[in-house]
Amino acid sequence: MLKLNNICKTFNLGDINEESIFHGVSLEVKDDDFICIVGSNGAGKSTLLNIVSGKLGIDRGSIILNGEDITDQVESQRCKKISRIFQDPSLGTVPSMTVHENLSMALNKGKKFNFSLLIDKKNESLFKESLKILDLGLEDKLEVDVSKLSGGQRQSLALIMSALTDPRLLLLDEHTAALDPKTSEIVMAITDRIVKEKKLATLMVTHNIDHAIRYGNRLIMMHRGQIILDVSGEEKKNLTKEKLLSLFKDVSDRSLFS
Ligand SMILES: Nc1ncnc2c1ncn2[C@@H]1O[C@H](COP(=O)(O)OP(=O)(O)OP(=O)(O)O)[C@@H](O)[C@H]1O
Repeated sequence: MLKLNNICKTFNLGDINEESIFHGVSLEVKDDDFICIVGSNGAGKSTLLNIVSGKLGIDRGSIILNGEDITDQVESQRCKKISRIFQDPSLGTVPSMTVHENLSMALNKGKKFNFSLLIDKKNESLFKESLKILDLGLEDKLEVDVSKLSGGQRQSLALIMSALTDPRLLLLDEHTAALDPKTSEIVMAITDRIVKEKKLATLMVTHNIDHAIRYGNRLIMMHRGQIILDVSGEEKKNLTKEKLLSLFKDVSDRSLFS
């Protein structure tokens, strides 16, 4: 479904701050892949998501989504096909707008802005049905401003919003990192349910090793702009925290000398 072919990316080319991050990274994501992405700070995890979402362009290589070459498409052209949720709950929703308005905005993503679309009540039952699966009572808060919701409720709303237009790919960038442990568990369980129900191919960056082990069918580890580990199937199911940490030590030690 998604193919990254030989991606090269250098920041601040020709500048004193020049930093070459990717030198020919390739990755193939299948339709039913839920991939957890782990790795050290500065490994390039968010940059990878920025490249897939179109927030950042690349210097060389190509990006193919369901057979379509999207390499030269900007973020706004990709946003109907690719949804993204960030660490900061306020980035995925508009706090000054109501739950209903946020959902209307998400449903009309990619369409020309028209205020009447935001207040159109015809999708109310669709919104209520979608919110019900969260089991957070948000279906009774359609007219409440999002700024009045908790961080967990906002991230859950962002998840519903991101799946509303049936994207082909979901990008989760440490989307539970700003939540307390209990809420983070709830949001992860909701994430897993939505990913499975909507059959979304998903790339999830996380520093939470427990989540990386428990969720998804595949795990990749990044280090210094390289994918140094890619496990799936039984191998992923059998991963333990200790095994993953020791694999990380092995492969990062090896990459220091390669
Ligand atoms: N827009 C940018 N301009 C310049 N350098 C950047 C930019 N974005 C990322 N970088 C650099 O690229 C490298 C990788 O950053 P990135 O944010 O992708 O790492 P990460 O793996 O997500 O790290 P963390 O786990 O700490 O969030 C870092 O050295 C960072 O400073």
